[in-house]
Amino acid sequence: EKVVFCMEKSMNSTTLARTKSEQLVIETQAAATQTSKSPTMQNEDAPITSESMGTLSRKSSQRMVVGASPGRSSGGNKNNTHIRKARSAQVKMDVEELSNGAALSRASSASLGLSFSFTGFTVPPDEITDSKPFSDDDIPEDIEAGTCKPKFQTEPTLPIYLKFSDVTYKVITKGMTTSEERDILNGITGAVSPGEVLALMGPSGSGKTTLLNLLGGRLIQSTVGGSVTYNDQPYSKFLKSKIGFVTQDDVLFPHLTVKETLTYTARLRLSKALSRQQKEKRAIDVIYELGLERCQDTMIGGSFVRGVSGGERKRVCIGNEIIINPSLLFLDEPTSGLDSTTALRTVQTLQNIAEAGKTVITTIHQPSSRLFHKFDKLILLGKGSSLYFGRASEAMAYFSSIGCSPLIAMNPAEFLLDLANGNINDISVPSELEDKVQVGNSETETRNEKPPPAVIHEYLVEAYESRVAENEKKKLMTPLPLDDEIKLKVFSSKREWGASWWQQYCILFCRGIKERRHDYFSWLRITQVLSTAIILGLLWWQSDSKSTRGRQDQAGLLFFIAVFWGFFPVFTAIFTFPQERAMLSKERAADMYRLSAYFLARTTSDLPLDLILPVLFLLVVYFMAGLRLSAGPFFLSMLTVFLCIIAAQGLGLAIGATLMDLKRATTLASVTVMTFMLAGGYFVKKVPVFISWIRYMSFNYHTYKLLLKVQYQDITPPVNGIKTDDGLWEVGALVAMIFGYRVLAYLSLRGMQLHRGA
Ligand SMILES: Nc1ncnc2c1ncn2[C@@H]1O[C@H](COP(=O)(O)OP(=O)(O)OP(=O)(O)O)[C@@H](O)[C@H]1O
Repeated sequence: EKVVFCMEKSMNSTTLARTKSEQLVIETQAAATQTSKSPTMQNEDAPITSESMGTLSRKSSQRMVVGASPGRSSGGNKNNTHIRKARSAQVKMDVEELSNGAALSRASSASLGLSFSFTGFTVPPDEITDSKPFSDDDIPEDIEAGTCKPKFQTEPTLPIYLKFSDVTYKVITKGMTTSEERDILNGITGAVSPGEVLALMGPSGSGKTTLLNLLGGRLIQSTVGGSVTYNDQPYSKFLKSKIGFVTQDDVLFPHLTVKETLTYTARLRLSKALSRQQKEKRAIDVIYELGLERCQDTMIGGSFVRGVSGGERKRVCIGNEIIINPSLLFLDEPTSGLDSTTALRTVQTLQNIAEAGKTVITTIHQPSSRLFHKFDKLILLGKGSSLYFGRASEAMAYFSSIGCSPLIAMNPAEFLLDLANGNINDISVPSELEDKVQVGNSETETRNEKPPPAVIHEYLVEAYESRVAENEKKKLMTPLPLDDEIKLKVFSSKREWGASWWQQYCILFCRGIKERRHDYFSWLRITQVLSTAIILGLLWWQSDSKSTRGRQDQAGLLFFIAVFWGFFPVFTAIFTFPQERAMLSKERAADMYRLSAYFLARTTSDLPLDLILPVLFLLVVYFMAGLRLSAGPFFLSMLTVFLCIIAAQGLGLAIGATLMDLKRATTLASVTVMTFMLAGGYFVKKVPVFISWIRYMSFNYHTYKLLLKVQYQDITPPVNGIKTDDGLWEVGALVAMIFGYRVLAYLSLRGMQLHRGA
């Protein structure tokens, strides 16, 4: 009844809506002509500034988008809102024609290769305190009309039409003894154009995230069936820099502030053509666009640090992606965990982004009815199969046409999810389904039950296949309103880095230092090292180095130093890569930087702390224990400890990067460190030949030998039975370990599978 009422209401408004639509057609065509003509105008008439081109483009883009989805509130007053909501079939036909024109216009402006300045909204610094901050509980009334804030305005990007047909995805799940193939997606078809927001809906586990990952090029292509094209071209690495992907989990550095997070992203991801100041300005623009100005200097926070709220964190994740002005934006549940008003505000932002000519695809769990009406297109998934694809506004009418309608007033999203789950409480089903139940029930002799969810699912899949799928597949054949040149631009293997290798290294190094700055002044760690040093100093207080027995005692201290500084760095370094795995996967999938720049920055940004602590340690131990009191031996001992630390770190990095699992990594590291310690030359001197090679792999052994040499180089007989020569061999072995372990770690990271399901 509700659907019928809506349709009637819609038909009553048709005349008005059509008039408006016709006006929009004219406006859009004018805008398209104007935009495509602009270069000629620029050459022949008057010089056109980038600002004026930006304005022209924005105007045309806004007009076009209004045309592309009349239900959208892209401006105007509240009185117009109900008119925009009235969606008659006729209006929609006009709109489809319009969207092609809009895309053509956008495409042509992009293809001109014109440079537009970023004209995002920035509040001047002196207005910051007065500006109305975005607050979850302080939402202006005009949100729905979309007039409360300026639109997110960015320069035009390459328009990307995404089409996918009969997409399938299988995984092989391995049990204890057997492995079985499981279909995750079964033949999904759809398309989304620039200027549109496509929502993927379905119950939990229906395959939304998998489909989103697949469309975003984040699953290994060989495991994917069917076809996915971007401007009629297959996926290419070039697209990585044109795609923004907001993952379901918020992957952010907890100790960076909101502003730092977005600024580093801008500096890494934005084009080399922009200056550092322009990139930083873009970060500020995004902060204002997303209403994050109030918390821009607050730390993101995590499990152990209190930071911004969940909604703000989600918006930072979105900001991290929209900052690059992507042509294609994917979002995995951007509204989960948000209250309905904040969710509405977030979706409004997505609309604004789409209105700027981007293609937006988002999964959504249970949208409110206001939110549902803001999507242009909808795919409803059930157990990996398509139950609906088409205009979101037509979904209710479609299900009613196949005999499924709500019996009471219901949020459309709730109705659709109930159907996809096979739950038909308060939903009427067609008589053929009821017949199936009666046949089934007569066999089991139970009556008056509803059809089981599997039967409903089967019915919905069949209905979709017979009524919608073929039609949609035919529509995919329609040629795109794009030049061949633009189409082919997408298919390029050339990557576009936002910064040079050296810039990437510097940015990542600074980011690493900032993220771990709290570690540098961790009093706990400093206390741990200093208290160990003091205990050692007291135990070996002014030890005797003149007698053989005294030297043997000192050798025990030197061996402990070699073990202590071999043990500590291994166990701190194994955390490095497994802890950052999610971030690394996310950032590498977006081609934010070269792995080598990250690797070097990550491994060197920890060095300052790792080298300050041993200095403190040695200063205490060396003088308390009364080791050789002159500058040479002191600094050589320090250098030896440094070499040991960096070699041990290398081992920790290699183990962590190879296993990428903290439990397994700590187990392997403890066995290795223990073996190296036992083979270190202190506990056992006469080792069987077949195992004696193991000591040469032990950094403890080489460090111990070097420390002995520094203290007793001219003393015979050798202390503790360890002969020392000029020490070059030991230094060479430690240097080889420093590089060897790191190369191993780097290669392991290179081979790391980045994505889930990959
Ligand atoms: N690599 C994989 N190995 C095994 N199972 C997988 C894999 N990828 C996806 N699945 C399974 O496929 C199904 C769909 O998963 P997906 O994450 O896409 O669902 P979803 O609709 O996004 O769910 P939610 O709304 O809960 O996030 C799930 O049952 C999931 O366990």
